[in-house]
Amino acid sequence: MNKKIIAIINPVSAGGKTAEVWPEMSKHFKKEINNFTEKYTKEPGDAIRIAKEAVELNYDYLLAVGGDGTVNEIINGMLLVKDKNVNTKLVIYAQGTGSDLSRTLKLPKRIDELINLIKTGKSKKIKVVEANFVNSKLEKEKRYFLNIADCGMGAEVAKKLNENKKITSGSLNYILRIFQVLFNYQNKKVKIEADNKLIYQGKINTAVIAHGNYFGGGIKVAPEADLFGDKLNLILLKDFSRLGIVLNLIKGYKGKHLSHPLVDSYQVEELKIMTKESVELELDGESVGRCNAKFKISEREIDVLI
Ligand SMILES: Nc1ncnc2c1ncn2[C@@H]1O[C@H](COP(=O)(O)OP(=O)(O)OP(=O)(O)O)[C@@H](O)[C@H]1O
Repeated sequence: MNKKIIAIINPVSAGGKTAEVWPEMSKHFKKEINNFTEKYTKEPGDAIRIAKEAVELNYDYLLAVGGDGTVNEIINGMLLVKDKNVNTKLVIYAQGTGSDLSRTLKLPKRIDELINLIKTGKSKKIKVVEANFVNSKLEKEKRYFLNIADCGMGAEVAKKLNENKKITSGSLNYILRIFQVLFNYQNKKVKIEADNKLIYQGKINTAVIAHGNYFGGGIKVAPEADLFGDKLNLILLKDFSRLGIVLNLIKGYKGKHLSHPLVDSYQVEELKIMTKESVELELDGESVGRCNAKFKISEREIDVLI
């Protein structure tokens, strides 16, 4: 194959397992693809810089080797290139703790299948979601995401996961952290406007802003969200008690929670979450700052191999 491909590897993803397994995996790619370059990230934010450079150098494919956070940094780097039509296509090789975006996209887990996908070059464009919020340095920030953002308890869980070493490489990490956060968590008072109308005022456990379907390492929180569509699916987990969250968690993994009276689902074009309380915000599993925040589907797109 004569396409130019660069892999960006996050060695600390999946609790560090990626650093161990990638050297062996990389041999398969190098055997099948002549023009194959690889770059390891050295610190958070590195994938943003490497991805921007890869687009500027006209790589045909950018292979993300890591979890949702790595993919998030990569798309943000790709979109730093102002040209609306980025020619570099994104390939995702899920090696994360949760890897919820790949779960929505049903991407191949086997290397031979992924290499075949690269050879076919079959891709689909996904509009990214633009989030405007206040970051942890209390500065205004704009950042894109592909999969899901949330304000509230879900974001506190993401923060705990980001701050602490992963206990295992899989979804069990999320379950353990959910119980840890739930123990002390107080629901938050918010006001939510969607498409310029006030749609909710009151307490929430979590407000989920979904483009993809899964978060939290396999919770099908937004079964009706469409990653290829033009709408955001807002899922409000309202004033749930702690016990209520625990009892409905299994339903959540199956995507069967929408009929619960404390769950609302809205299809919207843009929305604004306002609060006087300190409410955590996460995008694609990355703890990035606080709500108040605004969200909308952007005109910018990422071409993803699928
Ligand atoms: N070399 C590095 N050293 C330390 N941190 C890094 C490095 N490269 C990237 N990071 C950070 O690692 C974090 C976790 O990455 P990522 O989300 O891809 O893995 P994960 O948490 O295991 O997967 P998931 O988000 O799917 O659960 C990100 O916040 C990213 O900024």
